[in-house]
Amino acid sequence: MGCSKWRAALNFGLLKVQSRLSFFLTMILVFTYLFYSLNGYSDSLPRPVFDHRSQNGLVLQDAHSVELFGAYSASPVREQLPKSASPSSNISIANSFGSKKFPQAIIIGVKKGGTRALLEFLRIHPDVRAVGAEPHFFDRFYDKGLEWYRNLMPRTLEGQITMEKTPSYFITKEAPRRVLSMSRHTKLIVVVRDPVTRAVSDYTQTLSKSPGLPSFQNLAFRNVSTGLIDTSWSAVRIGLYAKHLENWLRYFPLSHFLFVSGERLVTDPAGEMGRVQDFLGLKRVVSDKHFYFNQTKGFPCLKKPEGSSRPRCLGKSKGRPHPQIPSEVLLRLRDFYRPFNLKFYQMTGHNFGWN
Ligand SMILES: Nc1ncnc2c1ncn2[C@@H]1O[C@H](COP(=O)(O)OS(=O)(=O)O)[C@@H](OP(=O)(O)O)[C@H]1O
Repeated sequence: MGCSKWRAALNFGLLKVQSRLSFFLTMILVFTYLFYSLNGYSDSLPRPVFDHRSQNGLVLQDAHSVELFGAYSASPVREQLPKSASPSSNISIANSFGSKKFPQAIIIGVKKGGTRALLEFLRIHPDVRAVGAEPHFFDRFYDKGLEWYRNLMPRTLEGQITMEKTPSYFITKEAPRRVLSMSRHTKLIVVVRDPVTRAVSDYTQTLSKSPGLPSFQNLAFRNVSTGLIDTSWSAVRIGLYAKHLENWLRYFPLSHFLFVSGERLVTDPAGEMGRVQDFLGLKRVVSDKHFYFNQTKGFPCLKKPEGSSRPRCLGKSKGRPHPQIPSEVLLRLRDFYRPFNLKFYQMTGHNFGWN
């Protein structure tokens, strides 16, 4: 009897201890949950998300790749970072490689001379880093200031050359003075091409954008019957190379210039690239082995352009067929340019053989 009383008392005590224990355990759980929730550590609670990639991690495709790949999209194409790369670490790594410098060499002209081909050929060189798009700093955006310009430049390591190309600099009156005030050591490259074919190329480009454009001869002549040339038409005016060069020579000595033949850049790209690399003080890395002649395009193309392992030609806007221009119009224009060409040959000490 006494024994069963003891057993009942013991059972009752155990029950009490059990219920207290479970009460305490529940309380610990509740407090732990509340503690983490209030401190914002709970993964189960929704949190605001700020995606750094939308600010810093997206890579914009620049205009040069559009020209190079021949595809055009009105809005910039965005490429996502690889999933494995943490956006913030990518930024700091990218920032720690090299520094942004003003270009030591600029391709200043001429429009439709072959400036894009030259820049893309140069970009294969490991010691050349260049802006893809045309910055137009010394003609259109000068009021944005030199720091804005420098910021457009890619980062370079010790020994690498920074470059850009904007063909309209050659015909911009203020450009030489402005370039000089950035650095009097700037090397200047001018790709020149027969001014008559250059004018037709220029016209072809405008025609592709405005199909209703008057005929070439209507624009080229002030008076068709007298054959008076309209020098106010930019397609004609750009070809007066001697006149534009005179303006540049007021600020820079001739030794700062390299004149690249637009014709030879097509027929002998490696030869012309040899001259360019020497002028820039670069090792002759870009050579015959980098080019092949694409029969369909009718132009030399790159076996391995910068950032790609596949052969590439320039885009459709480079090397497009020209409209047929009456031969007497071309002859008249050739006569018009002759004295300017001869003057240009004298000034540069180089006969480009356009006559
Ligand atoms: N390798 C290669 N591939 C394609 N095109 C080549 C090449 N080398 C030189 N060219 C000639 O470059 C001409 C265009 O010149 P630019 O690049 O200076 O034009 S632009 O001023 O930047 O619009 C372009 O003029 P068009 O033929 O009238 O289209 C070409 O003749």
